[in-house]
Amino acid sequence: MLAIQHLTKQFGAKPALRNIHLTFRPGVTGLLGPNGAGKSTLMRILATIDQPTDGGVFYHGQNIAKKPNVFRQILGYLPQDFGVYPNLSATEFLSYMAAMKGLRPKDAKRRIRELLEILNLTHTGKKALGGFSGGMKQRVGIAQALLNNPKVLIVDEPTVGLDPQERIEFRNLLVTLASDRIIILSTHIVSDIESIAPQIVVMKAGHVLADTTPEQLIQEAEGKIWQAIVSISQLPEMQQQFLVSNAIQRADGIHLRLIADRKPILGANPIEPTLEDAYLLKTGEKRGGV
Ligand SMILES: Nc1ncnc2c1ncn2[C@@H]1O[C@H](COP(=O)(O)OP(=O)(O)OP(=O)(O)O)[C@@H](O)[C@H]1O
Repeated sequence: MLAIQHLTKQFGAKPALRNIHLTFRPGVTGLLGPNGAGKSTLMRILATIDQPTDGGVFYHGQNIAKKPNVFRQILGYLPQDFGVYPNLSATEFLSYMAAMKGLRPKDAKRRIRELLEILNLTHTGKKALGGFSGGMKQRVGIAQALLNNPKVLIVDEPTVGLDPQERIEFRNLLVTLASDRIIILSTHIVSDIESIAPQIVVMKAGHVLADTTPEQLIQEAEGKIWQAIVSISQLPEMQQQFLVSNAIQRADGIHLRLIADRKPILGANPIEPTLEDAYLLKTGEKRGGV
């Protein structure tokens, strides 16, 4: 079990994380929040790259900052800005990373072969990484994070730059990896985690706004999501007054999904909330537009 207690991080006078408490168990946890919420800061502390100002992270009761090298043995980390050496092949790059992580050459060779297979990279093992697509590079990134078969896997905004098909493949991959390890995935895209994360943590401005299940988050939004059809001239006013979860141009006008405690306008009908609606309600973030 991995537990975060009283975690605070200040950059100068500016708080990036404010007294965070969280517990993670095996399976995927989705860390959702708008830009600047503190997700990457939290992940960097979990990955022992950064130190908290106050509080700490405890793995089976041990403060990971006290013996970071011990925790790193069971940790895999894919940072947001993961870069590869363009002239190396996947096998060369992974061998290099394995050496950095202290794997014995014989074990590294076996593990790299396994990972190239699992990540569907065997046929590209000898090609230079510079020619890889975003999705293939991301799979190499995951492979390096899995070299030591980690018990805790931290992936920071892993789907940035992936096309829709690659996103789906990446999600499926995480599901297969999650059976016996803690996976913490940060994103600001709800669909990245909707179908794979039984635990969802919503953050904003350094605070945890929710630590819950997708079902519970959706339930909290019931009765607050409305559908309405408006003209294009009414749209700016709607966006100013209400949170607009979605706006689609159709022949009969703009079809809006609105978030409001009460019926927002005449003719609006209540509809079932989605996780995206529930997330927007929690964070108060405005989205929409045609
Ligand atoms: N090294 C740093 N020095 C100063 N301020 C920082 C530093 N790193 C992060 N911050 C600030 O801390 C806050 C949280 O940033 P963080 O990158 O953790 O958010 P995030 O949720 O990951 O957002 P994004 O999705 O944009 O990466 C922001 O206000 C950011 O400007």
